[in-house]
Amino acid sequence: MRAALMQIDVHPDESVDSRRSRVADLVRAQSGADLVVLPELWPTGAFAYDLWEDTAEPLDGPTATAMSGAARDAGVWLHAGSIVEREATGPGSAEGPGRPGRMFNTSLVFGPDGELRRTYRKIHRFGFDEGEAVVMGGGEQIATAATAHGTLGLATCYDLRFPEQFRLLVDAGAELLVIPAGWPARRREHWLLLARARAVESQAFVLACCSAGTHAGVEQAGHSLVVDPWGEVLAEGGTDEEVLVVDIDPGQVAKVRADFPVLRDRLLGLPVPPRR
Ligand SMILES: NC(=O)CCC(=O)C(=O)O
Repeated sequence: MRAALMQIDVHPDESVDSRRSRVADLVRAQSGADLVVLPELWPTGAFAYDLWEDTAEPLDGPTATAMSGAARDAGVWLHAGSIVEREATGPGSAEGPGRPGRMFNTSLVFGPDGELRRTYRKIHRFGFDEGEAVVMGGGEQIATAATAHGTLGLATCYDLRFPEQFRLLVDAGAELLVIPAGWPARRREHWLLLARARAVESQAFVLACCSAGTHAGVEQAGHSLVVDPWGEVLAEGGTDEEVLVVDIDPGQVAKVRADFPVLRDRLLGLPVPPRR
């Protein structure tokens, strides 16, 4: 299968509307690919907290609509990165009717027919006591997406630091771990190391797609990468906007897991000792 990771430059001088239509055209241009991947929160920027309240959108909002059309026109599976989702509210909602719903950092996966097949609300919110950690709600469920090319395991940016989430994804059948990100350049070495670690420990492909450029004063890491289930880096981007096109064999996952069956040796069900 052919994967195309689109390392979008999220530049503050470009409006959300014009970036949305530019990215839709870029997705359309990937019609030879099987799976296209976009970064985390590319419409606004993963650190542009000030924009989120005004640009939050529902799951049938302008970004989802544009990405659905682009996936259908290109005939590709599209992991459209993530958007600031505004939760729908209604008479039964916790927020109450007429009140704005909570915001989530939500990933969207579309099929080649343009249908929204899976959503994933980021579980681990970044910022400690600021930014996303305060402003966004947290997801409560891991998510996988069955595609014609294998099962995707969905995780977003900061999730990459939490191996226990990836263990759950492996147990749920994930073969291709797809990780959109807005990771800062300052911690690029962590990004590269953790992406390889997740591939090796999961014996799965990692497709990690970061944004480029600088927004909200935070220089982005770029260096999107594809790692195979043996931990080899098949392709790695630079720091500018680019499309990383990689041919991969999803059958390699089963082969590596059979030839070197470490997942079978996990010590499941051991009692947790009391703290001393
Ligand atoms: N957007 C993010 O989740 C940033 C994560 C990050 O900067 C880090 O883990 O380091």
